[in-house]
Amino acid sequence: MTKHDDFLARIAAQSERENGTDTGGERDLADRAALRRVGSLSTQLTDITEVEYRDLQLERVVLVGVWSTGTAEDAEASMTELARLAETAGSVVLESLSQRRRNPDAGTYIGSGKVRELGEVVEMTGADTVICDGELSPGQLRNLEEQLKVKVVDRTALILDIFAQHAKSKEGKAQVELAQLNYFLPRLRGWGVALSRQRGGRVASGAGIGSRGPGETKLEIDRRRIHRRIAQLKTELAAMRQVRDTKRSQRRANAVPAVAIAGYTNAGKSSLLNCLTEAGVLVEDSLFATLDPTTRKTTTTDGRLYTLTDTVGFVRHLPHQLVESFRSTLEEIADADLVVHVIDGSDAHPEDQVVAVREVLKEIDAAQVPEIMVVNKIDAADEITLGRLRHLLPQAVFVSARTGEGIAELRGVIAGALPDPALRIDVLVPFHQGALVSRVHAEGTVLTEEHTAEGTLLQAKVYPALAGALHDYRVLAVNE
Ligand SMILES: Nc1nc2c(ncn2[C@@H]2O[C@H](COP(=O)(O)OP(=O)(O)OP(=O)(O)O)[C@@H](O)[C@H]2O)c(=O)[nH]1
Ligand SMILES: [Mg+2]
Repeated sequence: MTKHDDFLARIAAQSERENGTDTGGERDLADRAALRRVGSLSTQLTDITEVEYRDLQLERVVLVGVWSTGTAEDAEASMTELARLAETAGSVVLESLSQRRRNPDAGTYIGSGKVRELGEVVEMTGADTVICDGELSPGQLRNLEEQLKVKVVDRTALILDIFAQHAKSKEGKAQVELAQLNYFLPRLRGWGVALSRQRGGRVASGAGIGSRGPGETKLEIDRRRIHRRIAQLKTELAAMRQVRDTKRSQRRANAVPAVAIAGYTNAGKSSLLNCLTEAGVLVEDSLFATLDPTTRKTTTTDGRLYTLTDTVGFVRHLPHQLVESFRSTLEEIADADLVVHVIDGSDAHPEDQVVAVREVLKEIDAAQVPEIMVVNKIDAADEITLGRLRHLLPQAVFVSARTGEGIAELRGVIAGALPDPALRIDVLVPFHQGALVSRVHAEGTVLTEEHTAEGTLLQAKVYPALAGALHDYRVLAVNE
């Protein structure tokens, strides 16, 4: 069973199980799969029967891009990243082509002459898939496929596929599925064509939207099924979001400052979290290794508690469907007191990554959160790039999560940038309230401690919640 079939089967099974309505489910799927495989009939039948869930079993791929702005080097960097993404998704890149054009062709993305050339490359290399560097319209994808006779996917579908492969938690999986469905919905093959053809006759004869029944095409059934699944996923995500919100507001109530680690994918965000907190989070030389945020408590060198959250990485043109569905996860960043923006110093163009990350931060309303720039991987970076970055980002901290260089300095910079809501208290805690003394030690900073006949005399800095609990035991400080 291909991933495509599997994906459809999952949706069908789910909607039937949960809604108790059979829309032709299994039989439908089998029919569709059968039709898909009758190669000689496919041109005739595709536009009304084939659902365009992309089967992204990408094996042997040819990449193609349109280079419309920027330098040749930028264009090359973009194609290199596309290759990296393709490999992360599990494919072998056979060839990479790009065309210089003012704008992508409205019909075929690259120019029609280039399509022929690309066709030759596909044939020569024996590729089974072409990946385009952009988000293509359903029409562009279909035209290219018809002319090239191989599967054509765009960058957005590729990134969605990587996310689908990497999603682990229930929330992550639901978020990715929602993004995929929103991407696929307008790309149900032949959607426009099939409907207008079918509706044409009926509208002309006085019927219209809402009056279709028995003549309904499979495509519409698929579409309804997807809509239902989207609604269901949204409900599930809303419930999970509540849990996340509650956790976050608990942290807020305890006035523990929150720091979010954000940055380009593979910049070393998880490595930094591990380095700063011994979190043991998965670190991988792979794009989008982290999808689920991990939060760990840690303390500054002067003993103040704060949380550090590792988040999903960003990429140039992060598909908006993903930004939308990952919104609750990304709110961890927008809601933080401080963003640690990690930059991969060993990348050829870290500046471009910074621009891409800032764009996403803006999109998720996190642009106003105070930010510390951290250039990571200085052990592997070349001096020229580092020099450029030092000049460009004079405030940045330069570190290596691998060697530990600069980490102590980073801790200091984080500590300095954290809000300090702690209150100075002077209390005399009776012995029977020993638990409160323990809490001051655990949650606050003890300045002086003295055991007297009446209890423990403490001078300390604590967060407001604990200060409230100690309210009854306040004493006037000698020097006040
Ligand atoms: N040389 C070097 N490699 C590093 C350093 N920090 C991280 N890496 C490597 O960079 C790769 C990515 O690290 P991660 O910590 O997984 O990066 P990430 O930003 O969490 O990546 P995603 O979760 O995929 O977005 C891994 O192979 C790490 O070993 C560093 O300071 N120096
Ligand atoms: Mg990570």
